[in-house]
Amino acid sequence: MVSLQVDQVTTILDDKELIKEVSFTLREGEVLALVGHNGAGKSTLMKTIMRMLEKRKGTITIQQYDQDEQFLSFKKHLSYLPEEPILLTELTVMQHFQLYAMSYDMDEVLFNQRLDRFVKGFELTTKLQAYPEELSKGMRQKVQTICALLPDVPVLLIDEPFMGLDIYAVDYLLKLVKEKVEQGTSILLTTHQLNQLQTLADRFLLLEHGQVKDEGAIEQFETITRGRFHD
Ligand SMILES: Nc1ncnc2c1ncn2[C@@H]1O[C@H](COP(=O)(O)OP(=O)(O)OP(=O)(O)O)[C@@H](O)[C@H]1O
Repeated sequence: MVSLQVDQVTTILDDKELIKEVSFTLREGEVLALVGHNGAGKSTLMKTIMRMLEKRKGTITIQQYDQDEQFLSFKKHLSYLPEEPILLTELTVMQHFQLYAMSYDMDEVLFNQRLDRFVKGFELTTKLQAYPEELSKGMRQKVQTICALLPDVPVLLIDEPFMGLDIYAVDYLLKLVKEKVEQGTSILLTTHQLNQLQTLADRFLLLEHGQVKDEGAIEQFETITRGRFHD
């Protein structure tokens, strides 16, 4: 089953076409790596799927929900881990988690169980009553990561998730992401770390100047990159 369908999407900002007629599909339980040089448009594409940036053309659907026609339902089926944590200065760590649980109508028992597990796993047990500014950069990233992973949604967008995390947190995040995939979640992922691509992704989509330059099985991408490094 197709979870996410992006069809002929164009995003224009300040008269610049940052995304140009991009199309791809993401199937249930599939991990698609969005790859490309700095500035290729990876984050912009994710923000367009979130509708944090308005697309100029094209359609985006999650399952049967169209981004233009049924945005609230569309959004409830989508979760996002941004490149930089976006936390609210006046809410404690625990309040961020509660806000996410409410936004996604999470069952209370499930929320408490999952939160307990994630908070221990990411070593944040003593930080639940802290405000974001009392946290280190890595801790803020962990809070944002937990927020994104709390709800069960069919589509998860993950932008550079490993930057700034210690090796224990990276291992733990990999484990959680693999669990999500086994449960059928589809993931669109960007990372510049080739080893993480190899362990996680099934396919790749190569963006260049906002356009799809190439796509295929992840093994093919490894061959392409090896070829480039040897040039
Ligand atoms: N708010 C904005 N206003 C104008 N241009 C922007 C804005 N955000 C991004 N851009 C431009 O869009 C292009 C794509 O940026 P984007 O952040 O999507 O790249 P990326 O592939 O995610 O790069 P990186 O690998 O460095 O994270 C760049 O040329 C960038 O300068």
